[in-house]
Amino acid sequence: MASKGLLLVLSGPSGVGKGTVKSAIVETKAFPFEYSVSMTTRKPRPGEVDGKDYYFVSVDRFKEAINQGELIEYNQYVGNYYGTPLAPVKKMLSEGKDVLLEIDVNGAQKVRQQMPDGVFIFLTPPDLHELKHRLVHRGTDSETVIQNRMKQARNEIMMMSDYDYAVVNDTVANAVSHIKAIVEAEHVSVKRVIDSYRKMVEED
Ligand SMILES: Nc1ncnc2c1ncn2[C@@H]1O[C@H](COP(=O)(O)OP(=O)(O)OP(=O)(O)O)[C@@H](O)[C@H]1O
Ligand SMILES: Nc1nc2c(ncn2[C@@H]2O[C@H](COP(=O)(O)O)[C@@H](O)[C@H]2O)c(=O)[nH]1
Repeated sequence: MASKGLLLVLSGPSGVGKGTVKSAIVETKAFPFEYSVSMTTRKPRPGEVDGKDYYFVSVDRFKEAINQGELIEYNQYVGNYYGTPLAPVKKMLSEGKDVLLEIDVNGAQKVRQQMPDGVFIFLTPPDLHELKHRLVHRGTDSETVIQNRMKQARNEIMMMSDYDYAVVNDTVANAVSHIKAIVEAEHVSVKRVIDSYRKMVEED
């Protein structure tokens, strides 16, 4: 029975390990999903690839995307724009593929308003000290940017209450295994399965 894919929204403070956990899901083949590549005006970090990690664009191009209604949501975060292109997400879901969005909490709130059937997962650090350690250890941001990201993190953690699930990223393996369990359970949730049966009964 063909049904729409699941929209999986993974968010949490910068540096908690969203990207690391996403890569581990791919490497361990924990479950299949398509990744929604965001658009950003941030400059690429060493090793980041345009079209794979992000679509790296100018501020003018980003504003054009906003005006043309190309984005499900967008947000300004620590001086740069970030947004989720709508068309690829809609296409992949209609093809029955699960789609993963890795976005900040403000973006997740906006997606929730438009796509309430999504599965919203908040990835949380064991504690704030460890979060700062991860941001510093990653070595990609200046001291000022790290301070701004930590300031944002305190507000973001309080927004966990808007999510369906909270997963502690203590070890990457634990986080992957919890997210896998959530996705498997969501696939057989009555809320989701009943839609397919409704269609079947209507067409009978
Ligand atoms: N469970 C973990 N234990 C220890 N270190 C971790 C863990 N998960 C991720 N890290 C490390 O924390 C740092 C931040 O991880 P990552 O870049 O994946 O975070 P992020 O949430 O995607 O950040 P951003 O939102 O800024 O893109 C990296 O150096 C990564 O190796
Ligand atoms: N609202 C959105 N937030 C996004 C999107 N893509 C990424 N992000 C989040 O931005 C911060 C910073 O990311 P970084 O790559 O510069 O470290 C982080 O929390 C991301 O999850 C998006 O499309 N919309």
